[in-house]
Amino acid sequence: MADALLTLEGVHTHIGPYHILHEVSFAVPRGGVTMLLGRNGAGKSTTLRTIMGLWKASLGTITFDGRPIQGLATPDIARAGIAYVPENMGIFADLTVAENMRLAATSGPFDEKRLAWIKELFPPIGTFWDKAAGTLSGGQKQMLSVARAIIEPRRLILIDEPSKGLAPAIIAAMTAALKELKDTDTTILLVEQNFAMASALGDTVAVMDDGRIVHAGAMAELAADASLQEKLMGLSLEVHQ
Ligand SMILES: Nc1ncnc2c1ncn2[C@@H]1O[C@H](COP(=O)(O)OP(=O)(O)OP(=O)(O)O)[C@@H](O)[C@H]1O
Repeated sequence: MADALLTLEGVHTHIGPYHILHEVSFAVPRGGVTMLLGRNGAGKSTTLRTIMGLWKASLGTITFDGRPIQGLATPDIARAGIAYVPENMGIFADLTVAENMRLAATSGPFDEKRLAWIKELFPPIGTFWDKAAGTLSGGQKQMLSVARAIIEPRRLILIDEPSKGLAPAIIAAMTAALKELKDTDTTILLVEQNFAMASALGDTVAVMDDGRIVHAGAMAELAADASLQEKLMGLSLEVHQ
């Protein structure tokens, strides 16, 4: 696809003896938000981990900005411009918010203007700057994990279920922040079960089931088609609101 920033073609992933991803192919268009949907255990997290090189693709090609990355080590994939917010958020509970942010800024001191923008995007980052990250609420930790991923400009951000376990008001705040991030030219690949968030943010969507891509297209089309949702995911996405 000409305007794709990331493309997976025929990707297979094995975890030990288990064959988890089967011929996964989809494209993430430049500058938009691509949703990766599917039931629990469908293979969404494994797909993100395979893109980051945390699991090695046993077959297939992953192309980022025209360059194959499937054989690279994770730090090299990160350096190429991909950030990853894992489901467990990957923050250091014993360190302060400031220290967590400092560790994420790998190329040197903070860009103060960018940090000010992030504090506007996620106010708890500024409010709890000197507090241990472990004392934050679930929503604040999730904000910190996304803030760490964007402290330096990245071309692509992979985010695994940022709404998981959060109250509706916090989900709305997270959705608004990701929308603003999207407006800054950052391409996002987002694993999400919350339909309000998926339909508010998604431009394109890929749906997985049993380690395979079972649907790819426009998010608005899937959002408007309850019977397609039912067919693809076994239940209407609306129940996840
Ligand atoms: N470390 C592992 N060892 C063995 N099997 C694994 C491992 N990690 C994931 N799997 C299996 O791979 C399949 C896909 O899991 P994955 O976590 O990618 O799904 P998911 O779509 O992200 O679901 P969820 O939303 O529940 O995290 C599942 O059957 C899971 O049991």
